[in-house]
Amino acid sequence: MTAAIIDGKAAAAALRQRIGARVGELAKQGVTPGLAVVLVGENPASQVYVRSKAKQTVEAGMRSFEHKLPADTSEQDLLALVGRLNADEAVDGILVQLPLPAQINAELVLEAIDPRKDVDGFHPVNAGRLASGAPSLVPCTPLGCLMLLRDLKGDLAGLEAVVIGRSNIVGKPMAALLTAESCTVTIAHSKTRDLPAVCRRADILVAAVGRPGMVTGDWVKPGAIVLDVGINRVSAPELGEGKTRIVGDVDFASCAAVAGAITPVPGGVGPMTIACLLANTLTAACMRRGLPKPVL
Ligand SMILES: NC(=O)C1=CN([C@@H]2O[C@H](COP(=O)(O)OP(=O)(O)OC[C@H]3O[C@@H](n4cnc5c(N)ncnc54)[C@H](OP(=O)(O)O)[C@@H]3O)[C@@H](O)[C@H]2O)C=CC1
Ligand SMILES: Nc1nc(=O)c2c([nH]1)NC[C@@H]1CN(c3ccc(C(=O)N[C@@H](CCC(=O)O)C(=O)O)cc3)C=[N+]21
Repeated sequence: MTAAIIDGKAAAAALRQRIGARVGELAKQGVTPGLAVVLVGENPASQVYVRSKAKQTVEAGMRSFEHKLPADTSEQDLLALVGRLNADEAVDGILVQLPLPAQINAELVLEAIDPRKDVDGFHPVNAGRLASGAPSLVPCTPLGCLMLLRDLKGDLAGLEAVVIGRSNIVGKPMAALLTAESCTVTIAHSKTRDLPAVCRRADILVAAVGRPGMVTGDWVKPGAIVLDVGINRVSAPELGEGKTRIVGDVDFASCAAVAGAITPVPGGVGPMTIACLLANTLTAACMRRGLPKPVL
């Protein structure tokens, strides 16, 4: 079998189009959603993401507020900024780019964000709501994965899902969403015994590990859907001296020969993450004003 390649870039563009249309309707009611992105330090990869978030926010008709702070910013100063953004009526969504420098306790900062403006869905209130099945702001990467799965498959009830990775930002919320879709969910991690055998049970296999090319074709059940969340920068001497490229956690060639459908890296889950950030900003803007949650 040769897998269908899931075009995350196209799906994200289509989602942004729908968001833009809804933002246009809100504008007639005098509402313009606003997203504040906070970047501490000069991590070059983070700078690229923050720039593309800001650009796409504006293209969707929303307001973008960028806050760039020096790498030696104190925890207290960052908490003060979050406090001001919480109080700012023009700001509907707040994203503090991770990772944060060592002198700052990230947990404390994420908990300081007003849960109604928590467009990353990382606040414990939103994590708790997701776990209990209550309406919440859902982390962007798992939300993007779920949208791709629904596009592909419609009803997911009864399917076997295996999520490799148990982080609070990807693995755990992904498993919670798949559970809510009535999948039978297994969460695998670094202590899992015989990971290849666990993965071979999966109709839906999500890799969120951070290890380039770890999942190989012999781990994949024929016809399965493989979602590759991994973003790993590796050296690429074939592109020239000192060049790098990004690869996923999935060995694309061997897995595509077995899977039914597979996301590439780049162009798979990554673009959906950013589009879902815009979707969450729109959702937050509506919910905060007592307007119905947009159906995107
Ligand atoms: N596409 C996108 O939009 C996004 C991509 N990412 C990417 O996704 C990947 C995962 O991110 P994140 O969840 O933050 O990473 P974390 O490092 O927080 O979590 C990694 C998880 O993988 C598990 N793991 C590590 N090694 C193995 C192994 N050998 N076998 C099985 N499991 C293993 C860890 O297990 P344990 O808990 O036991 O340590 C952990 O649960 C990264 O490549 C990251 O860059 C992240 C966010 C967004
Ligand atoms: N508070 C916070 N929220 C996040 O959501 C968050 C974060 N911090 N820190 C870093 C990770 C990583 N992340 C990505 C988003 C988009 C792509 C993406 O669009 N990737 C493109 C291209 C990437 C490239 O070419 O470099 C692709 O996969 O096609 C990747 C990774 C969000 N994260």
